[in-house]
Amino acid sequence: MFRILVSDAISEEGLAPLLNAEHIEVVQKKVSDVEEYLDQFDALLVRSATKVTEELLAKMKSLKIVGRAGVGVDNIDVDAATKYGVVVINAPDGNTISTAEHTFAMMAALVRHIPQAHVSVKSREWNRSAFVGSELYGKHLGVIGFGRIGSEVAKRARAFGMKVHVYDPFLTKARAEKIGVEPCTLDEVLSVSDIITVHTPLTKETKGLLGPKNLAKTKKGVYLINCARGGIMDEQALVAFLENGHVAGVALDVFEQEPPGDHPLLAFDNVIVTPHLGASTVEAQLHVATQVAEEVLKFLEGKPVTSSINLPTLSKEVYEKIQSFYNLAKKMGTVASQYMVEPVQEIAITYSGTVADLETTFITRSLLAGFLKPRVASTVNEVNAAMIAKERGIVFGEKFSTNSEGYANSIALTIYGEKQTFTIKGTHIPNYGDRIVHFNGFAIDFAPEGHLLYIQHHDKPGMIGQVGKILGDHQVNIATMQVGRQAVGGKAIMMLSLDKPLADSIVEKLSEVTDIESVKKIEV
Ligand SMILES: NC(=O)C1=CN([C@@H]2O[C@H](COP(=O)(O)OP(=O)(O)OC[C@H]3O[C@@H](n4cnc5c(N)ncnc54)[C@H](O)[C@@H]3O)[C@@H](O)[C@H]2O)C=CC1
Ligand SMILES: O=C(O)CCC(=O)C(=O)O
Repeated sequence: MFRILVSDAISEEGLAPLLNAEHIEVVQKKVSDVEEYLDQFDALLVRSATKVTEELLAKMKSLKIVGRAGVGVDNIDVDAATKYGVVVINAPDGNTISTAEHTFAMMAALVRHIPQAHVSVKSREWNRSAFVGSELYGKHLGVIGFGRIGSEVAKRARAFGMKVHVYDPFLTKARAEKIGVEPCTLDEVLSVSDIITVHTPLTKETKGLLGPKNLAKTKKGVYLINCARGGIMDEQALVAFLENGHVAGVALDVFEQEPPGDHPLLAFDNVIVTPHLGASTVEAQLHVATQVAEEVLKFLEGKPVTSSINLPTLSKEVYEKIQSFYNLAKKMGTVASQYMVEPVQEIAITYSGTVADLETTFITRSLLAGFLKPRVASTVNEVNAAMIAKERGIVFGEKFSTNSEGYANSIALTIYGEKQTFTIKGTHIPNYGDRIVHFNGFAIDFAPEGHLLYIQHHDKPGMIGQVGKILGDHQVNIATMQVGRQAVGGKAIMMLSLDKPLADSIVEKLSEVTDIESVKKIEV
């Protein structure tokens, strides 16, 4: 049974996939109403009201996924979520059309003074000359940020006969050509546009993008629209440029602080505002809720999600192809970590054969998660494994080879520790399972599963008997035993699979046997 907290107002109809699932309990309450049992939720669904802070994440100890029913994740501390191994997903395109339409509604309202005229008529005035506007037709529209919403706004602008100028440093030539726009520099957009609308995320680079310096580059009489995020337009600079008459009008759906309180911008007649309504349509709310509910359900059922912010995104088809290697890699990481009980500096991974052609990023993360799990107290999984490895000074890298030395596929690791270097190679055999085929320089063949016991010894008659006797004396049953040696009479290893975990006292007894060099328990 999974428990999901829906802490903001999210379309009930959109939540249907979760509400109808048998193994899921959905609790629709504010965080403050469930303080005492925050640690019992597996998933958290929010819009923008709930602030998913590090403090909240620390309290939600069972949390596995946060779903944002919308685009912007600035109310979620994604780094902290990554640190806690919590997947963050959003609904990237469910509200695109609504927000593009809202932007257009704001544009028309702004240049035709509709809100002001509305208030005037409602006040029983009839002042037609006070509200003379301008046409959109033939005007130059600057679109800053040409992603989903920016490009939908541009389409509508063209239908209105506007000339569209686009600035987006990440817009590829191919995409620009496909949509039929000519990308410009920021300065070009600023200097040529009669109306400028922003559609970027709020980042270090976009914060204050329309500040005093760039506003000074705009045409006198420019109209500005922000239906993206408060702060992309510097609010103090807007006040200054409205006061000096350079900016003819501003339309804002978003503010640096929401609600904005008694903000000086609200005092201007030529500033029109809405309370973050871009996505507030029945359709958008149904789409984003459905998208996020379906993704959360998939995730809780162990299927890949496609709209993750902090995990590599995987399609179902890719996931199905990598799943076996993903499992093998995790087991190999777990085995290697318990063998190398010492600080590790580097993990070099070589993917060979069929696995080398797959999306290995996810496989590598799985391997790292398996490796780190026995070493770290906190949750470690594919979400945070790379981050934790980095924090611990473990460098990792992937290599690809066409030479899989007789195996259809293989994953080989070389792990560089402070005292030793360890190698391990595994392969996945369809309809048979995972096998470790090289271990610490020995050719061997065992399944990386269950309670394993590794013994390194000198190759002498009677060694197997001595080990068997000690285990038998302690009622430990051996399920399987694989042996390997480098040369007759040289170094040799045994890998035993036991029916139950081994007590440390038995490990000590085995270590005392003459000609046994080392004994290690490995739990997979
Ligand atoms: N008012 C509302 O209710 C809503 C607001 N939004 C906001 O609208 C904004 C855009 O959303 P989408 O189009 O869905 O996002 P998107 O990710 O599809 O597009 C963002 C675009 O901004 C571009 N960009 C990034 N840094 C830039 C920079 N320094 N200068 C210029 N362009 C830059 C990116 O290359 C990308 O093409 C986001 O801030 C989102 O949070 C989204 C939905 C509803
Ligand atoms: O209405 C909402 O949930 C806010 C939508 C929004 O700003 C977004 O999706 O980024």
